[in-house]
Amino acid sequence: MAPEEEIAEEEARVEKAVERDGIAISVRNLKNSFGEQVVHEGLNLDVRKGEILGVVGGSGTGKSVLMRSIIGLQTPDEGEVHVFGESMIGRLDDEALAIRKRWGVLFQGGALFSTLTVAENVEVPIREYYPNIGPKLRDEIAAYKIRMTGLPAEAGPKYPAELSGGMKKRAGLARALALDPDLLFLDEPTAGLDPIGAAAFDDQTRKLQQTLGLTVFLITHDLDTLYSICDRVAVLADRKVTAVGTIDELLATDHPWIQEYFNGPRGRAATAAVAREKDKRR
Ligand SMILES: Nc1ncnc2c1ncn2[C@@H]1O[C@H](COP(=O)(O)OP(=O)(O)OP(=O)(O)O)[C@@H](O)[C@H]1O
Repeated sequence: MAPEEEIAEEEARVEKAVERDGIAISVRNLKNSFGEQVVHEGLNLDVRKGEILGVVGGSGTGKSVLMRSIIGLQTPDEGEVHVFGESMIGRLDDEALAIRKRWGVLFQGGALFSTLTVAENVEVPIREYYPNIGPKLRDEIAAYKIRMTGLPAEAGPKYPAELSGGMKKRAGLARALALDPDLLFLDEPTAGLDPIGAAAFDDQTRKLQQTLGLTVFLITHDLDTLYSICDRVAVLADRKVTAVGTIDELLATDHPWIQEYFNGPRGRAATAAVAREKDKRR
């Protein structure tokens, strides 16, 4: 079989698997290294359509590098990444464009352009991907996205320096939602927020995920976020995804890091808090 035919056959096979299994992101045999440092090796992960997948792991285990590999900001040494059945590796920019429009990203710290207002920040992807949309409609879309994230309309003309940490995150979220994505990447969205602000942000994420039918890839160190809104959790350790499942499923494994993380004092406090919330709702 000619190499192009083999590639076409592999693509068709993955597409069928995506349809059959409802997989939004499939990562196979991923390897990433920086010089001598091997960050990932033989890493596999499936993210199901419509789930919030929490991604956890010790500092430096490569959570952000994994996200960057999926969204094409990091070219892996080896491996395959498919998003909605489309291979993302080695794709030319304009080939990957159609898929790129289907996701939004909230980078660590919000990554807003400091010289642009909140509304202008939200308009950046619209200008980039839909240059034919005129200024009036662009403004309307930006205003709608800003409100969707729970920010007041008055936040639109403000500059990032004039916003609180929580407002900056919401502004970044509004920008991530600008193109009506199917897939949302959130890199430590609640880092640096006070517990009330973090819980409010989690609620907003869940609400948006449910109303918009989003698939969410969520990197976090926040146990409360994992317990309260994640459907499943993937654990990065030893250069791989060592375990993936619900928190109960993870607790049934005997991996020392997982046990220490979820069964340590903070993990137990988060479990107790979730149980209290459930009781309140009954
Ligand atoms: N561009 C780069 N050049 C060299 N090394 C890098 C680069 N990007 C990441 N690394 C290294 O890869 C490793 C994984 O980084 P990454 O940011 O993915 O970790 P992380 O799990 O997200 O950590 P944290 O929880 O602290 O944010 C780190 O040791 C980091 O120094």
